[in-house]
Amino acid sequence: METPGRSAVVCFGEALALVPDAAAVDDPRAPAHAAGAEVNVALDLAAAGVAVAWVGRLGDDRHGALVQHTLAAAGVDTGGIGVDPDLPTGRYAKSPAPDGGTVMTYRRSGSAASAAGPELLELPAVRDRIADADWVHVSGITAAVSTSCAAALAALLARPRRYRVVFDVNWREQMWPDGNPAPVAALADRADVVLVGADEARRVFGTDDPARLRALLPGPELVVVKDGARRALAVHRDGAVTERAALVVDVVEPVGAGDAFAAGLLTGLVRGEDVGRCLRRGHLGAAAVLVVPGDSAAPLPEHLLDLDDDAWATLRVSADREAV
Ligand SMILES: Nc1ncnc2c1ncn2[C@@H]1O[C@H](COP(=O)(O)OP(=O)(O)OP(=O)(O)O)[C@@H](O)[C@H]1O
Ligand SMILES: O=C(O)C(=O)C[C@H](O)[C@H](O)CO
Repeated sequence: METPGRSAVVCFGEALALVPDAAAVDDPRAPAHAAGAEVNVALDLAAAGVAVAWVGRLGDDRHGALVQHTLAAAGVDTGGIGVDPDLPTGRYAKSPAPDGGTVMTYRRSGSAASAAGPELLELPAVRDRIADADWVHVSGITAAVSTSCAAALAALLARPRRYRVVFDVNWREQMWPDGNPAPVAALADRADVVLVGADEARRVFGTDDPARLRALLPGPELVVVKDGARRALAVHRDGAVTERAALVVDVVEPVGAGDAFAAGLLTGLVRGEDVGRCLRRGHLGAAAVLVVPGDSAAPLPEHLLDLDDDAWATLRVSADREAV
């Protein structure tokens, strides 16, 4: 039972304004949507009915106001947001890459979010929300945003702590000039639940083999490996593996699917569901985002979670959000 007025989950990270194209990243007045991995997770959690807060710093500008308004309109608790009078909100654009993937163009260096550090977590509005939460959601992106953000992330992961932490590895190659993933790997081991794509796992941990990953990550209670269109599996502390097939999806644009997966999984964890159902929630959330161009989307119908394995594995989610 969630207590009214408190957030079961607190998300911390950098909010970004998602602008229409790479040329617009230099335009502080460009039309935009709210984005940033942890903002996407907060929006997806709120859409699923989970009480959630997003905490962090925004610029005192059009894009900061847009992020704050979008979060509030979605029902996310925005009382732990600080506004920086001098520094801007970061921006990013996504464009199709020749290989069929997506290129991200960022303008986030020197952003309001990047100036935040461990002191943010001591502000009463932030500290009290975290003290009341069962879960904190963070990602490896924050370790690359700035030294002070990395310190805040480390502080959130320090033990002892009352809340549990979901850590989405979210390796962003272009944000790590030295290409060394060791800091992200070390932070991941301090979390309770780690989420990692199979490709990211090979890059950051040198393997996507469940048993080898477990040996490298002895700390978390669950290590969840997402293998794209194929499946996701959760490796438990004793080495047992829970696996669930992904859905068949007519992908429109992939960015944000990992965040929606995280939000789906967290929704199940908050509700105390078994890990298999949590993985299915992850896939269902991801499918909803994969069939829209934006970074977040309204959830698909919950009853789909109850399909038997055969019906689930052949369920097709198309670009009109039809699940057949
Ligand atoms: N082609 C696909 N078909 C069906 N489901 C998919 C496909 N690609 C991704 N998914 C779903 O999306 C989830 C997340 O995928 P992935 O790990 O590739 O995202 P990500 O790279 O972390 O995304 P993000 O840009 O949000 O960080 C998968 O676990 C799966 O549920
Ligand atoms: O890449 C980032 O740092 C972002 O936060 C932008 C996107 O919203 C994010 O990648 C989606 O997961």
